[in-house]
Parts: sequence; C-alpha cells; structure tokens
Amino acid sequence: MNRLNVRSRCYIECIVPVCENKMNLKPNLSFFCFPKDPIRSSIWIEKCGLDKNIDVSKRRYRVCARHFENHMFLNDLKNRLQPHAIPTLFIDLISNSLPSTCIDNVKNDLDNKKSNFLEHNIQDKHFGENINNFFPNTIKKKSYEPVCFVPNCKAPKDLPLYKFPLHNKQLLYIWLKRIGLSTLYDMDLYLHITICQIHFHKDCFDDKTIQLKPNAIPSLHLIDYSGPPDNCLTTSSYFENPIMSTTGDRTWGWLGSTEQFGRDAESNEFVVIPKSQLHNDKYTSSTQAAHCIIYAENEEKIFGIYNARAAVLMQLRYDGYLGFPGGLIDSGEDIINAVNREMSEEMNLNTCIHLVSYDDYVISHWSEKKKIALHFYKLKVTMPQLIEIEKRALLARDYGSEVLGTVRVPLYTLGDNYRGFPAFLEHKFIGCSRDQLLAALSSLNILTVEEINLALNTKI
Ligand SMILES: O=c1[nH]cnc2c1ncn2[C@@H]1O[C@H](COP(=O)(O)OP(=O)(O)O)[C@@H](O)[C@H]1O
Repeated sequence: MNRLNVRSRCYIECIVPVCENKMNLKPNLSFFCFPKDPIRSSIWIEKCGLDKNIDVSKRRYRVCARHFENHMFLNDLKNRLQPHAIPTLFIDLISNSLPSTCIDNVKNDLDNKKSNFLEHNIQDKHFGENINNFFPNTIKKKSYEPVCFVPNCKAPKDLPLYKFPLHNKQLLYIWLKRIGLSTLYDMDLYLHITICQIHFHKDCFDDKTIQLKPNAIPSLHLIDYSGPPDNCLTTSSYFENPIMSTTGDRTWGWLGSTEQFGRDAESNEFVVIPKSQLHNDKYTSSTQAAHCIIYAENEEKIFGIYNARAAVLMQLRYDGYLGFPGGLIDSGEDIINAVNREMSEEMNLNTCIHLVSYDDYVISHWSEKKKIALHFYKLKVTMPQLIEIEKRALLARDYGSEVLGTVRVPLYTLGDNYRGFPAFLEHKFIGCSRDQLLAALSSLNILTVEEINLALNTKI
C-alpha cells in the first residue's frame, strides 16, 4: 500500500543518476526503498553507481521500477519486488533515450547528462566527491587505459583500437564468439573494451584507411578461433545461419590458457605429493593451484533418519563439474594468500572471520601429464557459520559466472545402498577434487575408510 501523501510524492524521484522519473509525474510507476539488509542494500548502491557511504535508509531515496527486469517482480503490476531483486537495467534506459546507438553518441550524451547532473547535485554531500562514484556502473567512466581485450594479445600497444559493434547484435555476437568472450555479460562491459588492429585482416579496412568496414569481424591472432584468416567480413548468410549457439559461445575464451588443466583426469593421473617433497623445484616451478574444503560438524538427522555427520561444501563450477572453492596461484603469490583470495572471490568468504592458514593443510596432488600441483586446505566452522557462509556465497563476485552454486555433500546412504553418498561420487569432479574430498573425509574423521570404500564400490 502506498501511504505517501501528495507532498511526499512530489519530493520523491528515482535516485539513479540518469533517470528522470519522478513519483508525481509517473503515478503508475513504483519507486522502491533500498533493502533493509545491509548486503543487499550495498549491492543496490553499487549497481546504481552511488557513493557507498550514502545513507539510503532515508525513505526518499528510491529506485524506480524501470531498473528491474521483469523476473524481479512478484506481480504483473510491478509494485512488489522479489526478496532477492536487484536493479540491473540502466543501459536500455540510456540507449532508448538516444537517437542513435552509435557508441560515441552514447558516451557524449552520457557525459552531458553527467555534467548536468553534477551541476544540479554538486551541493548534495551524499553523492560524495568522486564523480565516478555516483553514476551507474553501466555508464561509469572508468579510469582505464584502453588496451586490446583479446586474451594474451601480444601486439604493440600503439596499434589502433576498435570498439565493439554494439549497434548490431548479430555482428556483436560474432565478434564475441571469435574473441572467446561470453555473450552473457551485460552490454555495459562491451562499452568500455576494445580490440586492436592486429586481429583484423587487411580486407576489413576501407581502402588505405584504418577505418573498419561495417561488416568487419576479427579473424587473426585469436586464442580460440581457428577459421581461415581471410574469413573476415560478414555476409548475410552469417545472419541467416547464425554461427552462435543459442546458449552462448562454445569457446574457452579467457579460460583458453588454462584449458589443458581442466580436461578430464585419467584414472590414477594424480599422485599424492609427499609432504617432505612439497618444496621440490619440480612442483614449485610448475603451475600450482590451491583449493579448500569448508565444513562443520553436524549432528542433525536428515528427514529425521539419516545422520548428516557433517556439512561439507563443494561447488558447481561454470564447466558443469563439481569442485572446491580455490584456484590457480598467481606467479609470486603466497599459497595461503591465494587460497584466501579465491575464497573471497568465489564464496564471498569474510576473511576477517575465517582465514585459512598453513596449519589447515590437508594434502597435495601432482599430475605429471598436466604439470600441475594441486594443494588442498580445510576450514572448519560451526554450523551457524556455515549457513551464513552459504548465504554470503550468493553474493560472491564469481557467483553466476565461475561458480554456479554451493552444494552440500550428502554423506549418508539411503536404504537402496546407492542413493546419497555413493550416487554423489558418480558426478563429474574437476581435477583431483574427488580424491581430495575422500582424503579430507577420512583425515577429518567424518567417514571411516571402510565407509568410504563401501560407497566407492557400490554401483546401482
Ligand atoms: O576443487 C578442485 N580440486 C582440485 N583441483 C581443482 C579443483 N578445482 C579446479 N582444480 C584444478 O585446478 C585448475 C585450476 O583451477 P580453477 O579452475 O579453480 O582455477 P581458476 O579459478 O584460477 O581458473 C583446474 O583446471 C583443475 O585442474
């Protein structure tokens, strides 16, 4: 129910900087207060590009329904939001208000809107001093140095750079597929990135200029694309028979450089590295990754019958495999820093409360074939903490991209002797994560070796 009187309605407008919707002018449009939950509220603040210190508890600070996708609403009237709703629509608003979709026009127009907005709001302390802070991140002018966005591009930095063809979605899709980028990111990402001249065949350019032809597509020095190098201009047949699958690209994109590590492991491919040999050059000078099992003792009985034994977290990865949070160790990076960094990126783990340390070491494995050393750590928490960690994971930076969800491992076996833990073990596991799981379950006294062997040998 809308309890606002006429005076208040005149006062309320959408806080999104480029949005001009006001409550008194749009009586049928809903204007939503910021969520009370501080984490969700901070996401709204970030999405709207506001200063993070703004006090959004004030009821006059609202975001209008225009910035929420249809599925964020509970009803057709669009006046009730789902509990998890976040504002994501900013770019349409901008491009709809422009006569042309040309990116330069968009940027110029935005710059104008920004300065107008600034003139009107410069006195408002809530918006902070840094102008970049209070524009939606979809249009935020990033202080980035334009570089070529093709992974591992080794071309000289001074080559001309070209923007993505945002005005033509089909052409854009072909560019993205060629470059190996996801088609699933927000369009705003592509506003800010460019690729350099080295990736275009000479036929892509208008005679004797560096101007790209409108139907030019990148075809050279691309990590994944291996078509003929002169396959560099689109024809209408491209559009009639789109080369994109409807679910996005089928390339490895940025992940191309680590693709070899992700390939299915052969049986016995991973061997345990004895602790005494961990510092051998063979391992320290090769690719290394560190992952971590988060677990809590759990006395609960599932359905009142099955002993939960422990709550053990794994995650569904972007590639459809199960694994643990963690990742590759950057060169020169300390292993513990790496594992904590990855836990914060992938799980949104509050490392002020939960910090993995050297003492949490469990086991390391080595693949001679892939020349990768995989180190494994543990993090023991209480059950309420684990539940909190699960909730926070939904807000992780990598949630929805690299990580598709946290799962608890069922550690009990149902009456058919198969469903439960034995069935779980038949999933696909990345790297040596299945071995890591089994090693941890036994060394942490969650399951006995006998119980593990029984589960391993049970087939449907
Ligand atoms: O949970 C795991 N346990 C053991 N090895 C893993 C796990 N997850 C990934 N790996 C291995 O480590 C490699 C890099 O890990 P990941 O994909 O997590 O790194 P990244 O997040 O830095 O890209 C993977 O290709 C795979 O071989």
